[in-house]
Amino acid sequence: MSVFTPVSDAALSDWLANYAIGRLVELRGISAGVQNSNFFVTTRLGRYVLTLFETMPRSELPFYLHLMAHLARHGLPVPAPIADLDNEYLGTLSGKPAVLVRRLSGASDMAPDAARCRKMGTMLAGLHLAGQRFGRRQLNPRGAQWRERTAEAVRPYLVADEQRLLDAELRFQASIDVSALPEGVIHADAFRDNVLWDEDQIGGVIDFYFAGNDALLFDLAVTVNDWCSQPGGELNAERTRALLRGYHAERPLTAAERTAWPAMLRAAALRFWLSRAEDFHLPRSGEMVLVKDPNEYRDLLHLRIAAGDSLPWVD
Ligand SMILES: Nc1ncnc2c1ncn2[C@@H]1O[C@H](COP(=O)(O)OP(=O)(O)O)[C@@H](O)[C@H]1O
Ligand SMILES: N[C@@H](CCOP(=O)(O)O)C(=O)O
Repeated sequence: MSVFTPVSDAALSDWLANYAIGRLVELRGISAGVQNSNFFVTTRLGRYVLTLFETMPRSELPFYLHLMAHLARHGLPVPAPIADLDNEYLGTLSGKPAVLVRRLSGASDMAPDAARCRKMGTMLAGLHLAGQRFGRRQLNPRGAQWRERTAEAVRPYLVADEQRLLDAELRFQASIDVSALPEGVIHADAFRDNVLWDEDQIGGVIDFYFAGNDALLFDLAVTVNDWCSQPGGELNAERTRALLRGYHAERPLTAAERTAWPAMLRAAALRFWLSRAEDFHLPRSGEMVLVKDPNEYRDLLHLRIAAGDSLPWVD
């Protein structure tokens, strides 16, 4: 359940008086997602999603909202934020920073075929290309520094084998030179449940609240680990190649990216092992957290290490 902070019809109606989208018709809590309180809002003029930010610092929010506005302006199906009559995206509702965004159509597909993986590759490249001209910069909030900090926090809760795996992987990742990799704004959490399909088109890419500047290849690795892993965790070669080809056709991958691919798949697996382990062992108090299985990503990391260089690539 993702409604941590309730919003009444009366409070929302008052709030909407400062918007141009018409009176409130319906307000409904959304029972998915784990970070923020989300509601479907219907007004006389359209359908929207209201998000109340539960934990993110207000000062970081303009980066995400302006990024979504920027990407939407470039024709990508991302939730464009709605400005109020004072021309502000970010307001305050029930004491929390709040934003209204456009509601996008479609539903997630948790078993995408190769054709859909290819479309996702095309979409990710589009996000990266449009992101190159985004005027703001904010480091990936779950990048290298966060990795070190979080590893230190969760290490005491891991068993000896896991600690060895973690220590060795941190050393390995610290030895990788990422300076030759193309950089830009990445979504950083483009999992299957954050992409909505409308017939066979992508109707929406949502949940930009982990976005930041980092290696573009890292985003591709996050996406491939989620979209293209088989039930045992190994990569499905057909779907991986399809996703990479869709991407490569729009933003050609470089030789440096080819070299770094196995290490990036490992970095992406480590990132989600760590965040899930943190949610599991150190849940934030008072928050209703849907904890995802950390072992899934620990095991994925083992598999990517064991695969060495023999991982599917675009060729
Ligand atoms: N702009 C949107 N258009 C359509 N559905 C949305 C939109 N934003 C969120 N949703 C729905 O709300 C759910 C939770 O949103 P999400 O951003 O994943 O929450 P959280 O930030 O808490 O993880 C999504 O799974 C999706 O069904
Ligand atoms: N994709 C992450 C969890 C992030 O949660 P979201 O609901 O904000 O997408 C994972 O699988 O660990």
